Parts: sequence; structure tokens; C-alpha cells
Amino acid sequence: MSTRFNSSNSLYDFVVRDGNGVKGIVDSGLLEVPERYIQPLHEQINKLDSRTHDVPPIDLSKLNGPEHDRVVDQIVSAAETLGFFQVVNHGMPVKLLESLKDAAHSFFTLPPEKKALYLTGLSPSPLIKYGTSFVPEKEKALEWKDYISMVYSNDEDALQYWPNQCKEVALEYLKLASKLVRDLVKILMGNLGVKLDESKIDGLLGMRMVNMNYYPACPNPDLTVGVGRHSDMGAITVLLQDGIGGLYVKVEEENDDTKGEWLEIPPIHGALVINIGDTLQILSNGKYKSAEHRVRTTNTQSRVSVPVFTLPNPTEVIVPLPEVVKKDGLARYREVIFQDYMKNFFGNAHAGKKSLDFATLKSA
Ligand SMILES: O=C(O)CCC(=O)C(=O)O
Ligand SMILES: [Fe+2]
Repeated sequence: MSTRFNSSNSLYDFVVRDGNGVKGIVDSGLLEVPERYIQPLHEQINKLDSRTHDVPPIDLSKLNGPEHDRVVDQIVSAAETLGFFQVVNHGMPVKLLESLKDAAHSFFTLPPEKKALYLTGLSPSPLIKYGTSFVPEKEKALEWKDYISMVYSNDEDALQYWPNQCKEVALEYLKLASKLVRDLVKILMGNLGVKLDESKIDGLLGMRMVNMNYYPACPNPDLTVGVGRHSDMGAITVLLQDGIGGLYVKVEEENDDTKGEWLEIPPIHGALVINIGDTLQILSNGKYKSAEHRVRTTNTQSRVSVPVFTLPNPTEVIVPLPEVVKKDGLARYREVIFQDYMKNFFGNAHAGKKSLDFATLKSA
């Protein structure tokens, strides 16, 4: 099939409204990146401009042995600087990780009309959404990415409504990732001298969502982005990436001559990527860094990634922890209700860490 797009509108309708996604463009035989996907120069990703982040993954099994304190230091230090690290021996069978990547490919290679069943308005549940780009209606240049997003409510609904191609593995992954995040949050809070009770942690990590991202092979990766610069809004994200690569993180530390540089997070077989989100940056009064990151596309193979986002419940109040504010002498962020934060986040195209401005106190 060869589809002609006479105008930017017909392309938009084909990709976004009708649910063909970027995959639909590629399958139509288009050999060039459509205008609508060409990023402004300053957003284009030059592969040669970045280094690989070559810090070895953190071995979480050592938390249970004599090296406990050293591993805690590694986690804390990564959260305070780059906001990104990789972990191994994380409690998830490597076989599950392999099945997840296969499941993502199975879903996205379905015919478009099968995927379109999960478009907003058609989906059997408002908690499941298939889509493309981030917020297409707000974006000048679209992102070269299709996704399915599944918010967890309970096992029964997940098994009833999530797509057959991925529901079982996605559910198991979400549960193991939630446990991992809870352990990490306790470690990070402990380092701040804060002991949160279990019900408070439940509130801060109460909304859980597993996404599957699909980045079709792109005819010209230099012109596009898979995902534009952003930080994640929740507490912690657990991310499985495949072997293709293309995930970049911006160095944020002050007084560091590498500040502003982009580091590629290399694929490591069996490892998971962990990144700090805006919620933890706010709670820790800026001590933990939500990392600005982006994704480059490739022209050789389609890439998949599978993040689990852990987010506060919508009604949860997010504010710097009093213990930390007391130590710091000032609060850097105002109190926000998480649903307001989320509304602002999804109300704008990706723009680096601008999402945090919503909560940042200008005088701090
Ligand atoms: O695909 C990736 O490696 C990262 C995706 C991402 O940043 C996101 O879904 O928020
Ligand atoms: Fe992200």
C-alpha cells in the first residue's frame, strides 16, 4: 500500500485520529520523514555529540549482604546527580524481560484497526490508551513514537481489558517493578532522615502505569526524535529498553564541567533503567534530581521500551518534606495537588524540565 498525504492535516488524521500511528506511515512505504515530524535544529539529536554513560549497573542483590551500605551510597549518589542509574539482580527474571519486549512487538505489529480499538473514546476502559507522540494536538513537530498505556486498577480489570498480546507479562512486570520502587523510595527517604509510614508511601506510589513504547525504524533519525526532552512526573520510573540504544540523559550537576552534556544510557542485557521523577525532586526539596531525557530513533530496526511509572494518587498533596525543608532553611517548591501537576504536564508539549516550573517557588 502506498498512502499519499496531500496535506499536513491528512497525515495528522491518518496517524493520530485514525490510529495508524508512525508504524502506519512506515508501512505505507514513505521513504522520507514527513515535514510534520521534522524537529527544529536545536531539538535534533546528533549522535556524535554525546558520550556513553559507562558507570556499571548497581547490583541490588548486595543490599542483602555486607556491602549494603556501599550499595545504598551508590543509589543515593546516582539519585543526587544524574537521576538515572541501571540495576541488575533486581528480582525480575530475565525471561520476563525478554517476554515483555516480544509482547510489545506483538502488539504493535497488529493491524492498525486492532490497535485502534484502544484509542481514546473507543477503548474498553479509560485506563487503557493507545496513541502516538506525546500530546499531538499541542506539538509543532510530532514525536516518532507509538505507545500503549495501561493504568493499573486491579488484577481482574487488567486481565479483562488489557490487550491479550501483553496483559499477563505486563501485569507481572508492573507488580515486580512496584516492589522495586518501594524499596528504592525507602532507601532514598532513609538517606534524608525521613521515615514515611506505609500508608503515606501508598499515597505517593498509588498510581501505577505500564507503557509500551514502539519507535519504528525511521528513514532519517537525524531530523526526528523518538521522545523529546522531558522529565517524568512521578516518583520513580523503571524502564526496560531493548538492545538498540538511543536513550539520552542530560547532566544537570552544578559545578561540573560536563554540565549540559548528553549521556547515552547503554542497553545492558538483563538490566533495568531507573530514573527519578519530578515528584521525588519536589519531595526532597531538590536533593534528588528528576532527569531530563530524550530518545533518538534509528533507521535500522524498530526499538521498544517498557516503562513502569509510579505516581502519587491524584488527590495526594506533594510538597517538600518538612524534615528536609528544616535542614535546608527554605522550601524550593510549593504545595501542589498531584492531579493539578498532571494536568499541567499533559497540557503542554515536552519542553525539558519546564514541567517542574509548575511547582517551583521563584524566590527560592
Ligand atoms: O524509550 C525510552 O527509552 C524512554 C521512554 C521515556 O522516556 C518515557 O516513556 O517517558
Ligand atoms: Fe521518560
